[in-house]
This record gives sequence, structure tokens and C-alpha cells, in this order.
Amino acid sequence: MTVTAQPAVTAERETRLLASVPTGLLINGEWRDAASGKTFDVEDPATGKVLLSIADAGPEDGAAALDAAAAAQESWAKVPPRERGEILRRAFDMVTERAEDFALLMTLEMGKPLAEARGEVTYGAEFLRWFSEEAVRAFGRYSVSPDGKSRLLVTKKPVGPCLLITPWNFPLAMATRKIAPAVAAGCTMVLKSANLTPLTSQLFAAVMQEAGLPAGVLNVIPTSTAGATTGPLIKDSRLRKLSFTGSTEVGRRLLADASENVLRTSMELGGNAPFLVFEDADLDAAVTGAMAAKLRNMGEACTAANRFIVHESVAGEFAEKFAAKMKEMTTARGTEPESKVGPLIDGKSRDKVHELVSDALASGAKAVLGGAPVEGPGYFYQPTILSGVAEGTRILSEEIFGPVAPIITFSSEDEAVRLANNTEYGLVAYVFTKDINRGIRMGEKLETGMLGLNAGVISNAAAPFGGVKQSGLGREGGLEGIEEYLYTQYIGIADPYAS
Ligand SMILES: NC(=O)c1ccc[n+]([C@@H]2O[C@H](COP(=O)([O-])OP(=O)(O)OC[C@H]3O[C@@H](n4cnc5c(N)ncnc54)[C@H](O)[C@@H]3O)[C@@H](O)[C@H]2O)c1
Ligand SMILES: O=CCCC(=O)O
Repeated sequence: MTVTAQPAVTAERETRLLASVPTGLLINGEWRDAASGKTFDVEDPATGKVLLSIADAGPEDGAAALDAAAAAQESWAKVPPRERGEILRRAFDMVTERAEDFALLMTLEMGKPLAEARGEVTYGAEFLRWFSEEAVRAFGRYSVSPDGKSRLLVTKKPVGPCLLITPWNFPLAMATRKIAPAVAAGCTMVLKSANLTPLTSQLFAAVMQEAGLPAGVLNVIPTSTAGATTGPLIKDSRLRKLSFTGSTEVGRRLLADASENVLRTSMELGGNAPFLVFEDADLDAAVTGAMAAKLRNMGEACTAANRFIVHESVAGEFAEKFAAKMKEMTTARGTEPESKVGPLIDGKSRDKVHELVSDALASGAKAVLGGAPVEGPGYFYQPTILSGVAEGTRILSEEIFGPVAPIITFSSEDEAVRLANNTEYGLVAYVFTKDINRGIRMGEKLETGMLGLNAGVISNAAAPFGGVKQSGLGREGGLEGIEEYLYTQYIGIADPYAS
């Protein structure tokens, strides 16, 4: 495996890369037009220019994709686990070899700075490597019943055809985090990629084909009509699982739809992460962590720190040091070498960010830095810090999804915990303290699926990613990730000594 050097970004390279992206639907191993012949445009959020038009799946295409997945399920489940793992391992090598292509494509369609996109390639590819290793470890067990009169054989089997729905913010990693464990477990799939960033999934699906994935195992249906195209699939009895990553609002609706067939579901939903800085924290480390937890992906991450809850004795110094670092962050198209903060995904998202900031300012908060959209083309927003944000302000209860850090203060550990848990979300929390006992106590008291202790980014293919409360159900990655695509079957065996 060779990792490519970092070639310069030129208009020709962009054009060549875009020309290599399949623009059709992938159904039963073939790229084809939508039955309606319709296409939709994918835009560069930094310039508003159309990058590519791709096939726009409708209900008929969705049905064809599920037909293919259902038809391939039985034979795919019989493919030896080692072979499934080897396909994933080849895909890992191929994505790594084409890292620069994947990174540039993500920067073009999603906006993140190229350096961050490279980071996502590493992160996203790691799910392929991790699950290539997990494919051969879906162990069951054999035991003697407590009364000794029978034997218990417990096996793991693939759940069957899955519908995977992914968001726009991590175009590669959110796809590989679902596809890799499904492949490892022996499930077939229909992937509905995000309509704002479908291109990375298109290229990745082509890589999976090249890596040897049989026809029908992965079917890809980008669409501009998500509900109409995937709704019938969720109600089709051949579908056995829905794995969704996206907003809590949409997840809640899909869960209701999935209840009709009592579908197995995984839900990776929204977050409202608290970032706690205690009075004994190493403030420089806390600021480094805050920069990562806030500005990774321009704040467009479910794991983004949404509320900075800082002890009153260090809040002023923390805000000052944080602002000094934030000031160094240049907003520019992600392909520009100086870019540290790319554009937000679209005008609607930027308006929502500004609405939350304006509401906080009107409620008495102070802008330590920023506080407005960036003039000119693209959906850029100034890196922003707000201090003196009052409890109950909207910005503390809604996902910001932008480079904005509201600071609220506390005076006791109990108050910090109360503020942190005061949300319907429960994805991740960050805690900065030098007191290890306090760190452990926070792990016990904070209602989140994940905790970063003196760390601002904890995403890792080897770790179980997921939330509690309205942040979702199930886990992706880690030892747990493959379990989401397996069901347990128990076979009771009569006493082998009975005559
Ligand atoms: N917990 C996690 O792991 C995680 C990871 C990334 C993003 N997110 C969350 O995702 C959200 C941002 O992503 P988004 O704006 O793409 O979310 P979204 O809920 O709007 O869309 C997510 C996906 O669902 C599709 N969709 C929308 N309506 C649908 C419907 N009726 N039927 C079927 N599919 C439908 C979209 O086209 C997209 O592919 C944030 O809330 C963020 O926190 C969570
Ligand atoms: O947006 C949420 C996913 C972020 C991650 O996997 O680190």
C-alpha cells in the first residue's frame, strides 16, 4: 500500500477528479440512470457552483435496490467471513492509496479544509480496517444447561438486508462506519447518501466494487426525495434493519415508521455536548481541546462542543486564551492552503447559526469574538465566542452546527453537572480537570454515551460511538459495531446422554 504525496489543487485536477465519480445509481452491481431520468445538482458550498449532476432515485429505483439486496442476501451470508474481511482490507488499502482524491472530493462537496478532509479519510478508512479484522470474530457459544439435561448452542447470524441513511457532514466516515460492519456481518445494503454530499459515497461504492464486493451487496440510491424514496423500503417486510445517522427530528420520524415492521434500528442522532472546564484544569490544554471540540468540521459535528461550562474563577482567562486562538483561524475555501475554517453547508444552516447568535446577544450575551456571517460568496461564518450566556437561552438547547462557542459559568461541581445534563441530548461530554477522581465522578454523573477526559476529540474506529437520551440508540465502531448487524440465534439440543 502506498500513500500518495499531496498534489497541488488545480482546476484541472478538480475537473479530472469529478469526471472519475460515477453519476448513476448503483443497483445490482451496475451504474444506471434513475427510472425517471431525473438528476439533481451537487454544489460547492464555498462558491455555489454546480460540481456534478447525479441520478436522482425515486421510489421505483428504491424498490429495485431492495430487490437486488434481498436477492443477494442468502449467497452473501454464505461467503466465508475471512473473504468478507479481505474485501474490506482491500478497500482500506485502495481508499488509503486514493486518500488525496477522497479528501479533495469531500472538500469540494462539503467545504471542510483539505487538512481536515485528509483526517476524515484516515478516520473513515479505519472502519474498513477495523471491521476487516472483526469479520472473523462473530463468535457464539456452546454450554451445558444448568440442570445438565440439555445443551445450549448460541450463534450469530446477519440480520439481513439493511437500509443505511447517512448525513452530509462526514461524507466518507459516516458511510464506512455503517457499510464496513454490515459487510463484515454478511448483510446486504441499500445506501441512501445525503443529497448535499453524495459524491464521496459514489466514489467509495466504486472502490468497494473494485475491491471485489459482489453485485447486489451494496446498492446506492442518492435522491432529492428522501422520504418518498426510502419510505416504502422501511415498510417492506424484506428489509430487516434501518441504520440512520442524522438529526433527532428525522430519526424520531423514522423510528415511528420502523415500528410498523418492528424493524431493527440503529440511530446516531444529534448532540448538544457540554465542555466542562474546572478551576483546576490546565487552561492551555483546555483551550487546545476546546479548539478541536468546537472547530473540527467548522462545528458541523454531532460531537461539537455546544456549551462551554466554565468555572467562574477561570472563565475570563479561558475566554481570552480561547479567543486568541480562534482569531488565528482563517476562513477560506477548503482548497486554499490557509483555510482553517471552511464554509457552512448551505444558506439555511448559516441563517440558523446567525439566528441563534442574534438571539443570545439580544438576551444579554457579549460577543468576545465574531458574531456575524462573512460577507461575500460562500456560506462562511466568523469564528465566534459569546460570554455571559444566560441559562435558558436558545443557543444552549439547540445544536449550533457552526463555529460558535457560547460560554456559561458555574460555581460548584453539582451546578456544573446540573447544567451539563440539562438537555434532551446525551451524545458526548468533555471534561477538563487535573483531578482524576473528579474525572471519574463526571463519567458516573454525566448522562452521555461518550466522555472526553482532557481530550477534545475522541472519535475512534475501535471505540463504541453513540449516545443516550435523544442522541440515539445503538453503537457504531468498536467491538459493539458489528453486533448491530447480527442477531443471536439459540438452538436448544436434547441431552446427548439420554437414551
Ligand atoms: N450521532 C452521530 O453519529 C451523528 C453523526 C453525524 C451527524 N449527526 C447529526 O446529523 C445532523 C446533521 O445531518 P443532516 O442535516 O444531514 O441530518 P438530517 O436528519 O436532515 O438528514 C440525515 C439524512 O437523512 C435523510 N432524510 C431526511 N429526511 C428523511 C426522511 N423523511 N426519510 C428518509 N431519510 C431522510 C437526509 O437526506 C440525510 O441523508 C445533526 O443533527 C447531527 O448531530 C449525528
Ligand atoms: O457528526 C458526528 C460524527 C463525528 C465523528 O464521528 O467523530
